[in-house]
Amino acid sequence: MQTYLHIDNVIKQFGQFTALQQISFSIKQGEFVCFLGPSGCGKTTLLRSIAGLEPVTSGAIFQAGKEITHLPPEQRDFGIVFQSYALFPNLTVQDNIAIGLSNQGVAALECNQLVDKWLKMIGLQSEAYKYPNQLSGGQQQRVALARALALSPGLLLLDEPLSALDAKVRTHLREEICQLQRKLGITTVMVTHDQEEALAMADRIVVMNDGVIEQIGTPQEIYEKPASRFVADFVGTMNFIPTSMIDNNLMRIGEDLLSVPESLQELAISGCMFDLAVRPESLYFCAVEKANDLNNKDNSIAVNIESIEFQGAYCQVECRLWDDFSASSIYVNVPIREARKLNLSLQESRRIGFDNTQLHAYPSIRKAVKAVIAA
Ligand SMILES: Nc1ncnc2c1ncn2[C@@H]1O[C@H](COP(=O)(O)OP(=O)(O)OP(=O)(O)O)[C@@H](O)[C@H]1O
Repeated sequence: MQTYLHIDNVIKQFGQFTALQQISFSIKQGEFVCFLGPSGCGKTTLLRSIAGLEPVTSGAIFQAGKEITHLPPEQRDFGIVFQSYALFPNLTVQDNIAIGLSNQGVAALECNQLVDKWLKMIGLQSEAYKYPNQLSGGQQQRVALARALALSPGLLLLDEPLSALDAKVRTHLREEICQLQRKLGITTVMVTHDQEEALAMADRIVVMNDGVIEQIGTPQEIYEKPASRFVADFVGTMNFIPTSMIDNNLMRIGEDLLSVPESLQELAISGCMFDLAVRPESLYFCAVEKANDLNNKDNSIAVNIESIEFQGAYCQVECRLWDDFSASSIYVNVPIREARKLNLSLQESRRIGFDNTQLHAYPSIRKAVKAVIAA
């Protein structure tokens, strides 16, 4: 598919502070892309730069093959929705949707037809004569969405549109936005700090940290192949287990020796210390009779169970390395049916094994922390 939006080496400085450092990427026609990152990482600044609401310090932005870097917002082709809805409080729902159209000189009859079409699209026909303060948060955000889309822009910009809504409305509206986006085929960029939202909604996610892009990929790529420790930690839950290489074939976790899985062979330098990163759903409890197997045929590690949290479809079991109580917790997600069979109990010693295909390794940060403390 064709590139619709291209960001080329964009830098944004506020005085001495660099909010965006040489940002480059492209978005394809019809794609739904999320900018995801912690507070202050620069995602809103990037969205505002695309809208022309924030002039960039250097670099260029192209939309539909045309350079728009220095165009004022009113000459750019986008619709925008903010977290705060930003509806006109003194206008009814239908007038809020109509105002952009009449300002653009759309004739009254066509304007009414378009307003009707959008009211239907967002399911608020019976609310047409209400004022914003007579609507729920979710309804107001749907009006804001209709207003942004009524002018048929080429690009839809969504700045944390779901953040102000409660959990249930949020999940519902996120499905509605996705359906609408697919139906219209409109290229969409959404800013969010909510990783679950980004994973559920986006075709591709741009993960940002401190003004730089850490990774761009599909939700599955970001989740399964995090390009950096930051991404691994920020998206989903990840266990980081201190590990050291003994030789080409053996690695040590706590007091347990394990064979080195194929995916970590390139790290097999003796003495090398790293953190083995593994998601809670890629760990499992070994059968109880193997708990004292000194040969460790299961390639597993001994842990102590610290807490068991019921989560509905699964149990989240918090463990600690059996012989290293200073190590951080290791979380294991156990599907509920399996949990019933395992009969786990608190303070019990068990062994946990890994799904070897879902392992990652990142440089250990423990050493650095120790060095800082020592200094
Ligand atoms: N007008 C401004 N003047 C000075 N610094 C600014 C300005 N706008 C943003 N910044 C700084 O730029 C950095 C990025 O801000 P930005 O709002 O883009 O972050 P964000 O990732 O969207 O965070 P949040 O989720 O909290 O909105 C922050 O450190 C912020 O303090």
